[in-house]
Amino acid sequence: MTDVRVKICGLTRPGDVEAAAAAGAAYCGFVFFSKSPRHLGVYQARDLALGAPPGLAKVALVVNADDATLDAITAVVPLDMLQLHGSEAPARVAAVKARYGLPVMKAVGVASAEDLSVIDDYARVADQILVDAKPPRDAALPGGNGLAFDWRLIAGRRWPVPWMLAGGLTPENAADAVAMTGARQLDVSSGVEAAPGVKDADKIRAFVRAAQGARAVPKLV
Ligand SMILES: O=C(O)c1ccccc1N[C@@H]1O[C@H](COP(=O)(O)O)[C@@H](O)[C@H]1O
Repeated sequence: MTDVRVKICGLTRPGDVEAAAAAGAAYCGFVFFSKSPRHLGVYQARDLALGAPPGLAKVALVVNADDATLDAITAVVPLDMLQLHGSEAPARVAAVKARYGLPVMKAVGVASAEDLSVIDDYARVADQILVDAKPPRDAALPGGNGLAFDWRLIAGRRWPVPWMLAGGLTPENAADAVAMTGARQLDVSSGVEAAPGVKDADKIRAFVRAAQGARAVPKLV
């Protein structure tokens, strides 16, 4: 067993929160993005968040949200972290962190080695980095598309703040993802669903088990 921490994102029902907690997830994610099949209103999210046991960190995922939107979410939903999953610049990440006093995780989309260069800038202002697959040009969603990137791009890479790996993760590939990248945290959404927006408790359990049973292989240089 390893201490890989798992985030189950895009929960929509009380049973999803229970399943994530029972499986041993460290974080649960609530999506506030109207184009997503996982989108929640603030009162729905509040009810789910109130059902989360201590030890399961509650993360709000937003995409280029303005202050009014974030004010509305943070006023109603008890949260432990904000996940910025749009094209927020480093200055905006810093402003959100200062305004809300919550840890901020910035998502960075990766398709090629050049995409990794911005991570250092974000690592100066964000508490965590989420290294996700870059969405296809015509995608409706900037994440949650079930697509992976080439994990060899980040094999053995380290950054000065904690980071999570995301994008196309499943119970079947979670152990390989940890072994190839050395990630200590994984974030999954569509890979543990029965249908878009409908989480599957068996897949959640299998995912956490696979992630925590994985063995990171140190990169040989
Ligand atoms: O899940 C969504 O609907 C979503 C919407 C908008 C931005 C990000 C979204 N999800 C995040 O995308 C990654 C990868 O998801 P997947 O496992 O490939 O489906 C993950 O960080 C989700 O939090």
